[in-house]
Amino acid sequence: MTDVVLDGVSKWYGNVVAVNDVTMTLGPGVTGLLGPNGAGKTTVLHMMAGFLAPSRGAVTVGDVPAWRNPSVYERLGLVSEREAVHDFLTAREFLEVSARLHKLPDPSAAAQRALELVEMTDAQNRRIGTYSKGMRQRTRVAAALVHDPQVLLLDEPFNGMDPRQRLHMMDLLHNLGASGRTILFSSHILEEVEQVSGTVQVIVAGRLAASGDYRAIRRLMSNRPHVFAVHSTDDRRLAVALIGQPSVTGVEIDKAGLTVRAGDYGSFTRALPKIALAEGIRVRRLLPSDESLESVFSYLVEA
Ligand SMILES: Nc1ncnc2c1ncn2[C@@H]1O[C@H](COP(=O)(O)OP(=O)(O)OP(=O)(O)O)[C@@H](O)[C@H]1O
Repeated sequence: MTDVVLDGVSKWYGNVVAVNDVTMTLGPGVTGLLGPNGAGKTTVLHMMAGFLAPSRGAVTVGDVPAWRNPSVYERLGLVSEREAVHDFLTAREFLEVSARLHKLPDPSAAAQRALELVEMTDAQNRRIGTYSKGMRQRTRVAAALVHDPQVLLLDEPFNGMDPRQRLHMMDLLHNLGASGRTILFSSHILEEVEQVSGTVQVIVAGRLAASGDYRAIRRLMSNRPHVFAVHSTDDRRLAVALIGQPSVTGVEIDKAGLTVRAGDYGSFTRALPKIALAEGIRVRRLLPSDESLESVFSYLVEA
């Protein structure tokens, strides 16, 4: 079992603070590192992989510092976000080269084992240039697994994949986590994290905004205040009826129509149809107007 631990870690590039006093522990299983673009996810992964030194604090992998520590490279694999793979090689050749770079005693056996793990044995003798995006990505995952590391870090592994390829990759991560490895993948898409991992670390503007069980964080997100645009057959009368509702914290009418602020999503969306029915008003449209990921993240940071 290999834990990855960040203890009071900050990283700055000149004046830019990319990671700000982050403490987290990753254990076996799959964890999602969720955050909007520029939040500091790549910087966190690169510090864990020993590619970057923290400016402050400590990053350890299995109790030893990650930075400049060759023993960490033996225990850890990184699938970076953008990385060229040589199109003229076959997956088999690429894997054997990767195994030799790790100075493994039997590169051929290691390549075979890694290709089996990602289910790429059938296509292993075709050139990588002929592969789909999903197959290329699986080949890169295999290369990161060739030395059988306990820890696997993946930076935005689902980017550019179609739904079927995504499902395949999700399955793969799930199986790797179930085998006792410590898996961390970054994403800026909530649903991706929801489907793959029960544990999530949310990072916003370099800070850890939330951490722990996905469902608890999801609840926190859906319990936050919501703003809705409502169009009905009688907005003015609906506004009067809504203001008396405990789930409603504010109503506003202007030229654009009726805007309602609600304390939480569930109780408002349940109450609205009943009120409209009782008043004889038809609701034509109900649109959440603050659903951007950024607004969800900034709510978490303020919470
Ligand atoms: N080498 C660098 N020099 C200066 N600033 C940097 C450098 N690398 C990253 N940054 C800055 O640090 C912050 C965090 O970047 P990082 O790439 O870690 O975020 P991210 O969450 O991975 O974003 P993305 O998903 O867009 O890659 C950003 O403001 C970025 O501009």
